[in-house]
Amino acid sequence: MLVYLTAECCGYPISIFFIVVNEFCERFSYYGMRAVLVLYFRYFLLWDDDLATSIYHAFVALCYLTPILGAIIADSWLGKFKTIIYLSIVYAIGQVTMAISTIHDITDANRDGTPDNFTFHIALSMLGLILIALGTGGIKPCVAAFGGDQFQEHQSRQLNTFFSVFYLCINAGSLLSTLITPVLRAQECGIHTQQQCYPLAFGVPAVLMVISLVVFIAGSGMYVKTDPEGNIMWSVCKCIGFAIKNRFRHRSSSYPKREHWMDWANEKYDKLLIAQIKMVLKVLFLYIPLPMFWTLFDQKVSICHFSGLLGGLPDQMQTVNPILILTLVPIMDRLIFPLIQKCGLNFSPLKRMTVGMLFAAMAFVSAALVQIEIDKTLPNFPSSSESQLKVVNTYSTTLNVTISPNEHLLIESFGVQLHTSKHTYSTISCMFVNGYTADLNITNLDSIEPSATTNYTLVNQGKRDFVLRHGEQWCEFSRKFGFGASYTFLIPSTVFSDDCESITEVEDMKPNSVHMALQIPQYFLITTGEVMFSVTGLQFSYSQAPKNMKSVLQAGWLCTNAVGNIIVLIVAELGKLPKQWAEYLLFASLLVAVSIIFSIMAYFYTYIDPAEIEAQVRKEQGLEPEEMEKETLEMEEKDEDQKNEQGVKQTKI
Ligand SMILES: NCC(=O)N[C@@H](CCC(N)=O)C(=O)O
Repeated sequence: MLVYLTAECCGYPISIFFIVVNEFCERFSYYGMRAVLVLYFRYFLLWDDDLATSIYHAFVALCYLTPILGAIIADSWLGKFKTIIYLSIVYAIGQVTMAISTIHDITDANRDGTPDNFTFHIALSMLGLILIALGTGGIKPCVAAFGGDQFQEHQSRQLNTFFSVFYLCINAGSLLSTLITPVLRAQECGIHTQQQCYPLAFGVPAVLMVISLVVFIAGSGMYVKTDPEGNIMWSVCKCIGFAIKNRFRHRSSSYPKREHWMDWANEKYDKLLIAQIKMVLKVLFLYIPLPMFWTLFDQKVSICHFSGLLGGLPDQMQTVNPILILTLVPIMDRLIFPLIQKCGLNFSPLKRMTVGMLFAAMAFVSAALVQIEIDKTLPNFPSSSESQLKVVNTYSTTLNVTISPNEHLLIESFGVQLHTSKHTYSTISCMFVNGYTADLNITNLDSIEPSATTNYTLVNQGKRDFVLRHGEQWCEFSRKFGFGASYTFLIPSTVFSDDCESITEVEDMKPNSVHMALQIPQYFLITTGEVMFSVTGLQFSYSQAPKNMKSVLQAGWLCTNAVGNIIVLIVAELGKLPKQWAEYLLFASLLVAVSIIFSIMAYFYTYIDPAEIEAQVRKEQGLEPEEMEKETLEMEEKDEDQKNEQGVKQTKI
């Protein structure tokens, strides 16, 4: 028996340290750039909201599709080590390109603070984003699988812990960068004019990507590197194609059935390759329902939209997820899972993933319940067959208004009757009605003519000061605004003689009265779901893959995320249900249905040890133990030469 003893610390290969630090820096780079990307689209490139979010989601989907490319390169051509290095270089170039594209001074010839040639900035940033997607997606399946490759057979417990630590590093990187890069963007910088500092916000992630690459290369001498066994993906495609063709050729019932449709490739292809393809296809089949989890997960940002009531910004809410991950992963690993095991329950990986999906569904039910509470505080909006009318009385006495022969409204002096204005619930809006006899100027608003109104204007939550001016006359007043509320201010003709005292405030829409604590359960539920689903999925994809297709299966796993994102895009295009809570319940029900289907599929899945199956097939192929030993010895010599070159401590037992 041959065992390699690589340099270890507390039972873990030391090389793992370089891999997790590399992952931390890379995720810092990725999430840091993502945290300011939509802001860059909206406020630098001046794109509208729809275009900015569509391009953003398309970019995220691309980042989770490119893993297929990375896996093919790694498993069929360069091997994981070289693929990570080359694609990290592409990634770093992409980040630098992106950072350069945000320097407004490059095209700001007239020095007015805005770029003069948007085409240049758009083209450069799109090039940067494509390179980033290629890099981040390309290395993603390789890094996780490469980390797994560092462990020996006797380190299976440590291998499982590695995937949890790996996930912790992802989220530590994401947490720090999501906190830091928006702050960097808020700084002012520039050569000719001082503007929001996008170059710094994108530049720091670029530097982190370079550090990530340097750290990975620094560990070079310590890694266990497996070379690809030829163009495996091409062989897999040819083998599957042949099996399908051969099955079709022998479709008549006179031909005896075969146990598996891939067995129709037996005539031409190696039994080992067929066995390996069967293992991969079995897992990929199991992944079919999984994108639904990511569809809900990636929509959690939309749940956050009413997070305004937390008094925080949606951007900052993005940090709740990594914070909870950093707390929940150790709790699950050290407490919950061992406890379940102690109770004699077999909480197998696929069961964990099913429970994870149910947690995510519960998060959406919780979001629906909170939404119902919020809806109760909203005014009744007119249906499609109704309309609403708002009448403002700026006259000095009560007026009687007849709308139709039988309907009368009594409107007090400076009172408002009936109102409709639908607006985003996490914002505050206000409108002014000028009852003064001349034009008025109000802080931050255009001037208003007599008897005219301003449009509803969004203002920030909290106490706000307003100054009203007409020529030399002015008065100042403050109001406290609650989130989700809407106000109309009626300005009487006496406004300057009584120091703004007579301004009447009408609350068109009540402030949000739903307590912020009601949101905590949904964050907790969705992140618990993520820990059970995603960390387990990562481990499962590694453990069930044959040695030469580890990256491919990791890519398959990541693709479930890409498809989930594409579904989000489609759902956004198809439109929404009239009631937000109904939409949340619909998604929750869909995920419950999908988890039931998945649990049935999982029930029929038999966990395998790919190495054992491969050894068995080799044996059946007639590779006698001596021959296998010879083959192993040859491999051993080859590996030993390679490791001696790398200076890795290696012992044969
Ligand atoms: N909390 C988000 C997170 O950890 N995301 C992972 C993606 C996991 C996956 N399978 O898609 C990340 O690597 O960014």
